[in-house]
Amino acid sequence: MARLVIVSNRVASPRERAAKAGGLAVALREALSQRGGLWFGWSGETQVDPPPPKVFRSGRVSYALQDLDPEDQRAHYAGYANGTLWPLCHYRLGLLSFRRADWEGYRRVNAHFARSLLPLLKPDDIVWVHDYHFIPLAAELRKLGFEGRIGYFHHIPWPTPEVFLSLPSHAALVRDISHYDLVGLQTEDDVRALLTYISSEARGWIAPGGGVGLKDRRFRVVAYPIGIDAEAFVKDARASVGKDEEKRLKESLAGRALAVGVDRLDYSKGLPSKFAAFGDFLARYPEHRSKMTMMQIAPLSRAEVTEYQALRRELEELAGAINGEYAEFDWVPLRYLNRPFQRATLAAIYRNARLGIVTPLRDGMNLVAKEYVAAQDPENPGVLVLSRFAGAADELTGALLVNPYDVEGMADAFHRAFTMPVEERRERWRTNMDKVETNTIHSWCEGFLADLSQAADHFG
Ligand SMILES: O=P(O)(O)OC[C@H]1O[C@H](O[C@H]2O[C@H](CO)[C@@H](O)[C@H](O)[C@H]2O)[C@H](O)[C@@H](O)[C@@H]1O
Ligand SMILES: O=c1ccn([C@@H]2O[C@H](COP(=O)(O)OP(=O)(O)O)[C@@H](O)[C@H]2O)c(=O)[nH]1
Repeated sequence: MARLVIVSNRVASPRERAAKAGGLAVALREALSQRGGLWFGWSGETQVDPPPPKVFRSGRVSYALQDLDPEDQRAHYAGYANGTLWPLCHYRLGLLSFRRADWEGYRRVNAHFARSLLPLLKPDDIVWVHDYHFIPLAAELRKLGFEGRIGYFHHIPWPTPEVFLSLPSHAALVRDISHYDLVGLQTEDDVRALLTYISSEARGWIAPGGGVGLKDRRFRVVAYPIGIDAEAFVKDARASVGKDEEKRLKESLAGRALAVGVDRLDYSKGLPSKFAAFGDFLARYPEHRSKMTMMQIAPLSRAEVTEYQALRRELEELAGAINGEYAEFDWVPLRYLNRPFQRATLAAIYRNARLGIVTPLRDGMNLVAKEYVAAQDPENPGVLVLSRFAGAADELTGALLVNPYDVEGMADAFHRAFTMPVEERRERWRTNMDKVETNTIHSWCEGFLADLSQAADHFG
């Protein structure tokens, strides 16, 4: 079997102890630990004139971690990746900033990564590049002469052509995409959006099964909805029963029901509307006051980007206002935590939560939604309230689907979830769990890699 080489900005290296608050790193760790291979990415460090990557091995996986020049790293990560592409792909044109210097820094980092990766590659390696930080990587590797198979998975939404055309560098980016053999997206809507752009704007042609011809390049664009390691999550959740952490949680709730949200502190996650909906729920359904507690875990993210700093201040104010208005001397309605937790702790919290609230304004997939489902007690499962704009909504049709722009509608859904009879909860949970158990991180990985292995044969 050909060796698998994974490239991603974030690498969950065994040297890092902290909980990883990001679906991509969590998912890739699961994928690579099964099959082994090389994981190449940013070390998290910056220095002027960075040396070649540090390479080390742990179990079946080798790691190669590249330091970056500080100004390049800023332009790449905070600048073009998270200041331009992230808002664009999440349909937030009002937050998009485009600077040529960032675009150039983004390309420099991609060229640098390609130069550092090339000496580590063997001709028959399968290279799998992840996410919007590295769209030009295949083009850079091809320039250096690498002819092997290269796949790309885009973890965030792909916007419709109307939105994508706002990006000044749209044409160059899609030319870059064409240097991959296989392009994976999260949902069929994402695939439709990219293919429509290619046929209508880039004058490419589309064949059945997602085959694409663009100038002299041939590749495929296919949806591979990412999943979780369902079995491991079920095990963690079961194992948490009766343990110290669970006891502490239950004691602190003093018999009250729990609603939980777990999201990076990111404007795509719809946290202000979620808080507003919770406030509206307490205002219009006073019978629930003092009987339930909401816990929002929101680890800090991308704090160097201005919009994230502003969001943090806004949420502190909103949380303070809700607690100021509704708290009793023995009850605080909203517990708001800005630090990350390990998976085992999250599993215990999910299992004890009568309600899981996942209401992003846009999300590529949202693994938290799937983890919440996997952690439930089948006899007495909680209810998932899920944004229709999360990729996960395509599969998790047993959730109460909501429009995150409709604050009152979300509050009504919280009420419905809290008062839902156990039979309906079980039925909805079963529908969701079937999907979570069938489409796992392992089947996602196998599906993508099987198609990538055959990619060269696709056009005969
Ligand atoms: O690396 P950060 O800047 O700290 O951000 C964390 C990750 O956020 C995004 O995750 C996405 O991937 C998930 C798994 O496919 C998906 O469920 C979620 O909807 C996406 O938002 C980002 O795409 C990653 O690159 C980041 O590492
Ligand atoms: O304190 C935390 C918060 C989140 N996560 C994990 O981070 C991932 C978040 O992925 P998701 O797809 O929901 O969103 P993303 O952050 O990637 O946009 C999930 O696996 C969570 O379990 C974690 O390990 N600790």
